[in-house]
Amino acid sequence: MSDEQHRGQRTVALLGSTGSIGTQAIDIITANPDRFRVIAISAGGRDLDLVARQAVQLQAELVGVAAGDERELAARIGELAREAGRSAYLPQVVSGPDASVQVAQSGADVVLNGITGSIGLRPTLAALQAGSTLALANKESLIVGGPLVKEQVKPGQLVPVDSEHSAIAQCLMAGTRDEVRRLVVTASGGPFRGWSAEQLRDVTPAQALAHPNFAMGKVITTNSATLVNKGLEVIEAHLLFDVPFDQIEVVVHPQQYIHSMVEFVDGSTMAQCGPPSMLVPISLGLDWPHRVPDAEAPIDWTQARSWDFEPLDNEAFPAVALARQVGEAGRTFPAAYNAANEECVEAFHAGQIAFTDIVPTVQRVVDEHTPDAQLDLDTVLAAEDWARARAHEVLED
Ligand SMILES: NC(=O)C1=CN([C@@H]2O[C@H](COP(=O)(O)OP(=O)(O)OC[C@H]3O[C@@H](n4cnc5c(N)ncnc54)[C@H](OP(=O)(O)O)[C@@H]3O)[C@@H](O)[C@H]2O)C=CC1
Ligand SMILES: CC(=O)[C@@H](O)[C@H](O)COP(=O)(O)O
Ligand SMILES: [Mn+2]
Repeated sequence: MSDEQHRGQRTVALLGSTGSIGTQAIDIITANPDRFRVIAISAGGRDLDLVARQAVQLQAELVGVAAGDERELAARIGELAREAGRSAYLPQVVSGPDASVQVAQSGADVVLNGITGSIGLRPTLAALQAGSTLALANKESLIVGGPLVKEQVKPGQLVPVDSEHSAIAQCLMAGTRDEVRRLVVTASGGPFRGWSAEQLRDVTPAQALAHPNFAMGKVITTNSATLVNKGLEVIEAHLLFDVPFDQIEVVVHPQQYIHSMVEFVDGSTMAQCGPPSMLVPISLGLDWPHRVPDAEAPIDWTQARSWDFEPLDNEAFPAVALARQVGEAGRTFPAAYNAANEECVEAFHAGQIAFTDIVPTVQRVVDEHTPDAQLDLDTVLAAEDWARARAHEVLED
C-alpha cells in the first residue's frame, strides 16, 4: 500500500512509556506525526520527571503511573508545559495499580503494551475488552493469561511486537497458515553462549546484562542470558500461531539478523531479516499491516558477513525445555514458571542468589505447582502469588 492509500492517523496509548520499548515507540511516533498521535501514556513511576516530559512532548490527554504522587506529577507537568509555552495543556493524571488499565481503556486505536512483567496482564485484557488493537511487547501477559487472553482476542486484534513473533507474523502475511510445517524461533544464545554449566556459576549481574545485540530492560536481558526469554517465546509462539510445541524449533543464531522463520510443507523456509533492532517490530505493531517508511536502515548486502546457526545447549541452558513442559501442561503452569522466574531475577540482581540458582528454582516451583481446575483471572493471580512466595521459600532453604 502506498503512503497515499494509508488509512490516516492512528491514536496510540503507550503502556511502559519510559522503558526500552516505550522510548523507541515515542521516537517512531514523533518521527511520523501523520501516522500516529499518542493520547495516553503510563509507566511504573520510577522517574516521574521523565513521565512528565513525555506527557508534555506528546500532549497526552491521560497520564498514569503505577506508583508515585499524582499531584507531584501533575505539578511537574504544569511546570514543564509552562516552560514549553504550552500552559493550556492540562492532562488527566492518575496514579495507582489501575493506572495502566485506565490508560489501556482510553479508546486508542492501538494500545502498545511495553510494560515489563506479568503485571501487564490486566492492561492487556483491558485493551482487548476496549476493542483497541493490541500491539503486544509484554509477552508475559499472553503467557500467564494464555486462554484468558485468547478468548478476548478478535481476529487481527493482537499484533505481536516481540521481534521473533513479528518475524513469524510477517512470514505468514501471505495467508499460508494451513501449509506451515514448523516455526523456527531464533535465539542469540545470550552473553554466555558456549559456556558450560560450570562456567555459569560465578556470573555477575553486570555480565548477565551485557546482551550481545539489544539494549533492553533488566528483566528481559537477564532472561536472554538464562534462555528463559526463549522459553517464554516458545510458549508465546504456540499461543499466537496455534502451532503445537513439537513443531516449534529453536535455533541459535548469534548475529540475530534473521528474526525467525517459518518452514512450509513443501520444504521451503521463509525468514524475516533485518538488523538486530526493535524499530521494525514496533512500527509494524503500531501500524499493522502497513510498513513505516525508513523505520530502520536495511541490511547492507554489499558487505561480506557470515550468519551462523548452532543448536541450543539444553544441558547448560535447561530453561527452554522446561518452558516446553509448562507450555504443554498449560493451565496455570506458565504463570507459575514466569512468576517464579521474575522473583529469581530480582533476587539475582539484589545479590541474594547465584545466576545458576535461577532456573533450578523455577523448575522446583513448577514441579510443586498444583493448578486449579478453573482458569480465570483470580486463579492465575493466585497461582502467581503462590509461585512468588514458594520461589522465595526455596531460595531461603
Ligand atoms: N526491549 C526490547 O527490545 C524488547 C522487549 N520486549 C518485551 O517488552 C516488555 C518491556 O520491555 P523493556 O521495554 O525492555 O523493559 P523496560 O524495563 O525497559 O521498561 C519497562 C516499562 O514498564 C514500566 N512499568 C513497570 N511496572 C509497571 C507497572 N506496574 N505499570 C505500568 N508500567 C510499568 C516501566 O516503568 P518504570 O521505569 O517507571 O518502572 C517501564 O516504562 C517486556 O515484556 C519485554 O519482555 C520484547 C522484545 C524486545
Ligand atoms: C529483541 C527481542 O525480541 C528480544 O526478545 C531478543 O530477541 C532477545 O534475544 P535472545 O533472547 O535471543 O537473546
Ligand atoms: Mn524476542
